[in-house]
Amino acid sequence: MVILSAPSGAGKSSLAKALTADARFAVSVSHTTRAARPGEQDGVHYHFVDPAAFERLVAEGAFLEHAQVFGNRYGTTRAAVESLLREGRHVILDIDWQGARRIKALWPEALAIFILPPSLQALEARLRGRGQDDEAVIAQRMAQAQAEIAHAGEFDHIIVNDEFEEALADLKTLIAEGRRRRPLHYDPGLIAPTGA
Ligand SMILES: Nc1ncnc2c1ncn2[C@@H]1O[C@H](COP(=O)(O)OP(=O)(O)OP(=O)(O)O)[C@@H](O)[C@H]1O
Ligand SMILES: Nc1nc2c(ncn2[C@@H]2O[C@H](COP(=O)(O)O)[C@@H](O)[C@H]2O)c(=O)[nH]1
Repeated sequence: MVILSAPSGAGKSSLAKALTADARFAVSVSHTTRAARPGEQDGVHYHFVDPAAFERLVAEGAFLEHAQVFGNRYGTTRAAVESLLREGRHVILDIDWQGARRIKALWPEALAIFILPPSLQALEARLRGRGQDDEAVIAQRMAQAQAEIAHAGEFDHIIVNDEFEEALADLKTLIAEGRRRRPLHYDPGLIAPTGA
């Protein structure tokens, strides 16, 4: 279990995707109430649901963790993680610091890594360069960035994603070292039921 968190635009999704070039790794597909961006596919990038459906899943205890981020709700279902574990894959969670804190409480063995941008200017340039969010969304995410970065110290490791290939190499090294210390194999039965 590898948790990747970062302020929006720092590059965690790009790093997570690059890791999945190794078929042993897979990114858990979260549920969200956010609208799909152009090119995003339901069931691939997220399970896109309306607020009522999300609330039903909360009530059913379907989520290992869920949080409100940038005015939308996001959550990791037990089913999403279990299906990957059953396939024998190493699970990557691309989640915010609130979710990371919850998953670490459930699985202290999970490797939690915080991705930092080289600067706030670079972060803003990346959000704009991605070309998928309007000005209001970019302003909201930049306004939250420093508050999110304040949680970086809660993570096992911090990687600065300046040169992408270097950051990816650092990430692979940390995962390999983590695996030597603690194999990334978990019994799905260990997943504790939780509604929060
Ligand atoms: N090292 C890098 N140098 C320059 N651009 C980068 C680097 N890493 C990622 N990017 C670019 O920055 C943009 C944001 O990356 P990405 O979508 O992976 O961020 P994110 O942290 O997952 O954001 P979000 O939390 O909003 O999903 C993308 O256009 C990506 O191609
Ligand atoms: N706590 C959780 N946070 C999640 C989950 N899925 C994504 N996220 C985080 O939300 C923000 C915004 O994502 P975006 O796709 O709208 O840019 C980002 O920090 C993600 O890591 C989740 O299941 N739980």
